[in-house]
Amino acid sequence: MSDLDAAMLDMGRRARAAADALRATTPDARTEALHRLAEGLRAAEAAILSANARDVSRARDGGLSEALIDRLALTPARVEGMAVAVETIAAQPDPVGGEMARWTPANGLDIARVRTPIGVLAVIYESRPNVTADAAALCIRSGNAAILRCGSDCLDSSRAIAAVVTSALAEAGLPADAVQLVPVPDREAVGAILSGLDGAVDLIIPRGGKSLVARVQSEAKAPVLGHLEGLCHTYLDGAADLDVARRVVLNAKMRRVSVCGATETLLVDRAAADRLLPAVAADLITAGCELRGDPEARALVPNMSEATEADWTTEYLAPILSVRLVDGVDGAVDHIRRYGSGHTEAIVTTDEKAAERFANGVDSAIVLINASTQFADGGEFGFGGEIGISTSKLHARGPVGAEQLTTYKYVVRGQGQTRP
Ligand SMILES: NC(=O)C1=CN([C@@H]2O[C@H](COP(=O)(O)OP(=O)(O)OC[C@H]3O[C@@H](n4cnc5c(N)ncnc54)[C@H](OP(=O)(O)O)[C@@H]3O)[C@@H](O)[C@H]2O)C=CC1
Ligand SMILES: N[C@@H](CCC(=O)OP(=O)(O)O)C(=O)O
Repeated sequence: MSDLDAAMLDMGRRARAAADALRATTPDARTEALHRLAEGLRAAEAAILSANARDVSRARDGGLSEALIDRLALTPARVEGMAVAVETIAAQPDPVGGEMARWTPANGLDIARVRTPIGVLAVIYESRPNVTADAAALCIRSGNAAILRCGSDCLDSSRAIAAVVTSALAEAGLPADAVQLVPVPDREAVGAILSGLDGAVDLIIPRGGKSLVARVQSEAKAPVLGHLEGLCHTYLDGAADLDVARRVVLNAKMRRVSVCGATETLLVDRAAADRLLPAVAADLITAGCELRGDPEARALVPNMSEATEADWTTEYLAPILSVRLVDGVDGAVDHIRRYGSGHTEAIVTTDEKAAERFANGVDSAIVLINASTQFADGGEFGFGGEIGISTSKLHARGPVGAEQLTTYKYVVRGQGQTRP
């Protein structure tokens, strides 16, 4: 066994012990840890920014694209944003022990379904340092122990943030091993996590693109809650309001092109394409977006290049948008079923029936009506932060906050009943 495998197994054992210890902690202690974490992030701003500067400089030297540098880079405002997210999570109701339902069947037993932590969560995520703080905070709020494996480009920043997490846990009297960061960039550690660390990992949460997906699918030995690529669509229905369509599409594509909730394909109802597409396309082109369309779309917008089959399956994470004309809601739903990744889709329409048909027909984690796909975000949903956007069908879908990181058990109270 390699030294790294042995270290990972030890991390798993310590995480399991911490998860057991966390079950005995109070909501107040967890809230206290979150407040200490928020204060600690502010106090450690200089150390976090200087670690981040090292990460950014290494990433630039290694040729990382500017969109990915934007994800990686921290500023004083972004550190403050992390602290505020942790405070928002601290202010949320603690989900652990919450009663989801309670009833008494004919046998007279008092049955309660009660929220419990899942146990040990292993989160593998991209080089975005705020995820280290968000994931740590959500795991603390939900009483789970966490093993965090950040993207290799943000290791220095994440180490600085994880040091603050460890201190906050200790100051609040919680086990310091409740949140552990894998301290090395080797991908061998990802393999170890996927092996389940000798049964220590209850749930693997992979957050990333195709290469990670492929590895998780072939190697994972513990349950997986996938937070995978966002091939998101916006559909302009024949009954769309033009002003709303222009605002929503521009934001869905261009607000931040590198996030998983960015729209990658625009679908337009053939019946109204000549009314809608030229102005929507002009806004995008002015904002610096490259358009790739099918022949009918290109006939309406001269400076649009030709889309190939590969464009319908590509998550650009860049200022590029594929455009296709479809036959109404049914055509849009067919396209999304065939090419979507189950993340987020939007319809723009003034026709409530069309909106309802779209919402029922599309089976993605999030369906928006007359709003931008970029709202796919735990903070925007009021969760304070997010582990990510679950693209799995079980056990949680869409933005995953503290409540979604719990499972449940039944607590059954009797008065000496025996079963006949
Ligand atoms: N649904 C959601 O919530 C989210 C989805 N995403 C998706 O993530 C993708 C973009 O992120 P990107 O930075 O490219 O993510 P990557 O998939 O490249 O990286 C994510 C993490 O997976 C690791 N990883 C990737 N491939 C492998 C492999 N073969 N073996 C072991 N570890 C691996 C990376 O490690 P290393 O650093 O060593 O490469 C990193 O820790 C997009 O598809 C986006 O939609 C992003 C954020 C949230
Ligand atoms: N949902 C959040 C983050 C999305 C996300 O994680 O994107 P990214 O890590 O940049 O691919 C947001 O929209 O800011």
